[in-house]
Amino acid sequence: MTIVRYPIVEVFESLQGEGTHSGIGATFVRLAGCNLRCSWCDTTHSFAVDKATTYTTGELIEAFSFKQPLVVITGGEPTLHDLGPLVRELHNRKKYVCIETNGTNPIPIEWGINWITVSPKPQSGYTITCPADELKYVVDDEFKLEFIRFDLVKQGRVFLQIESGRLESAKKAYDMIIRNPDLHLRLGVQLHKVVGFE
Ligand SMILES: C[S@@+](CC[C@H](N)C(=O)[O-])C[C@H]1O[C@@H](n2cnc3c(N)ncnc32)[C@H](O)[C@@H]1O
Ligand SMILES: Nc1nc2[nH]cc(C(=O)O)c2c(=O)[nH]1
Ligand code: SF4
Ligand SMILES: [Mg+2]
Repeated sequence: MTIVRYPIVEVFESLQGEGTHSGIGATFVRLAGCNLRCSWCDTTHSFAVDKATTYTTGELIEAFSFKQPLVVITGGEPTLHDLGPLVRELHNRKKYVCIETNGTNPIPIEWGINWITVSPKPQSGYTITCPADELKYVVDDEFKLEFIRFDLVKQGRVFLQIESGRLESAKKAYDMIIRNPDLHLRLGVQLHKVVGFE
């Protein structure tokens, strides 16, 4: 059996700044590489796989302490990598494992991820090919309510996330929520950008 090596951009501790678990202490694992190029992506530094240092699961666990209750696997697009071995080891350490994905790849049930955040993208026609616990749409100028897949998640688990630093996006999201009370939409604010942490 081949041992999986993960191209790592960064591993850091912070508070989960987005979605349902906002405010909880987390270790973030940011993997390199992405299959999309969103015009407003705030993480373009994560695209280059060749520049990233690769770690096996064992090396990752040894190099970083994973003290926080949550682990958020993100990127880049983390579903481009076989996450099974990493998630298994994090479960051995009693971690609650979350993933941030653009939804364009399947997520094998065997990986056993505890919480799947899908943020569908205009570049992929808002395709969703994996299960989702919450949906997080970035409200850009093109975003419309018709794009939202309410059928995939429980009521109250759709976030309209403000495109960072854009007041027009905040206003548009606010209006959509207030004008559509039956949809149980939630505003998504990137806590870390407001407060100024990683
Ligand atoms: C950088 S992405 C990495 C994970 C995955 N590739 C994805 O897009 O979901 C993490 C989260 O940041 C969001 N995001 C990226 N750029 C943003 C921006 N300028 N404003 C608000 N959210 C943004 C994405 O939609 C996603 O929910
Ligand atoms: N604090 C903090 N919370 C986050 N939640 C999702 C993030 C991401 O980039 O995927 C992120 C991030 O970059 N920082
Ligand atoms: S899918 Fe995620 S990481 Fe990739 S470009 Fe879009 S926001 Fe950035
Ligand atoms: Mg981020």
